[in-house]
Amino acid sequence: MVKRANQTICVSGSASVQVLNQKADQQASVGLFHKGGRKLFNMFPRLFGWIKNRQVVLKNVEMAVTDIKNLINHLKETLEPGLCRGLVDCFLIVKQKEEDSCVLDTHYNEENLTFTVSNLFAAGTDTTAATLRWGLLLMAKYPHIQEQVHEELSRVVGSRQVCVDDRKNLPYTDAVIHETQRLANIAPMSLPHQTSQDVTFKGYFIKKGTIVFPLLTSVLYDESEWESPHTFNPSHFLDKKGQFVRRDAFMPFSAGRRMCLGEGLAKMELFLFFTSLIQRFRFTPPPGITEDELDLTPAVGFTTPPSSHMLCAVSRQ
Ligand code: HEM
Repeated sequence: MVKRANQTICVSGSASVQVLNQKADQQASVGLFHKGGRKLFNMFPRLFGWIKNRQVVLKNVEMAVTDIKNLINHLKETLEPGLCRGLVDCFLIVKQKEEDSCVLDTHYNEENLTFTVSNLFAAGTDTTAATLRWGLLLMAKYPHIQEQVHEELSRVVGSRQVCVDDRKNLPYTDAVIHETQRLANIAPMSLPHQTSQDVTFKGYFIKKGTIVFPLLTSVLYDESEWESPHTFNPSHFLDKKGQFVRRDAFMPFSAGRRMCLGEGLAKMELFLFFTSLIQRFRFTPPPGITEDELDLTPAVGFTTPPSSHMLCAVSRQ
């Protein structure tokens, strides 16, 4: 849907996503995760008043911010400038330097530190966990695919711990993980952006300051890109010889200069967790439920996890 006005716009198609990401350069990513993850409020401010349990949401946000502040305070108290233990230490060291140099107009302040940490938690936990849950559900639903993954893992890795370097020798497994991400489509509307200048895109005039939602669904399920966009088909990422192939329309991390900052970390986590689980367990529906009965309708949310399921993890050892 593209609506011509100084308001919300949803953009379809891979080309659209790319062009908008370039054209609306220096887009201020509208702070979806700012203020501790009040996602829906940021996305549809008028709806927030109708959200049931909104006091609970606000309370949870407040508690999360308090936890993060406590964490930062602890790191501050134990900070040793010569020893950088991670992001918060680096931030605090630069902040101190800027304060010492009397820099006034700085981004290195308490609020930015709190919400940077909060953004990383918000962006980095639910996303990877939801994708992994999709992966296990799909394995339980399609046991023949699960067995092929397990066979490849046994043949290539054996019983030792999988490491990142193994990925290049596991084309089928890699294809299954990519296909899981494609079909799971956990961030269907990506994050909202805002045009920093007037843009004319495919004949549509988009005014400076317009909020733009790149619809990743339109790319991940694009019928001109995928042989069977609505089914779980690892062959989307395999050539005739069974080798892994990258696909330009694989865009679960969005595109452009503000695409997911955690893509590398997320891919590594998904690969290591997924393979380690399949190495050790067989995932099946619970007794009395057939594979066909496992429902792939996603749950409602800003990210789209699978709906709640009970699965059995049967040890392979
Ligand atoms: C399966 C896992 C993940 C998926 C599918 C995913 C997807 C996305 C998407 C679609 C965006 C919006 C990009 C845009 O605005 O155009 C995004 C942004 C972001 N992601 Fe991820 N993400 C994942 C995991 C992670 C992890 C593990 C981290 C870090 C710990 C992370 C950190 C971020 C950050 C910081 C942003 C905002 C980037 C910016 O605005 O410049 N993500 N992610």
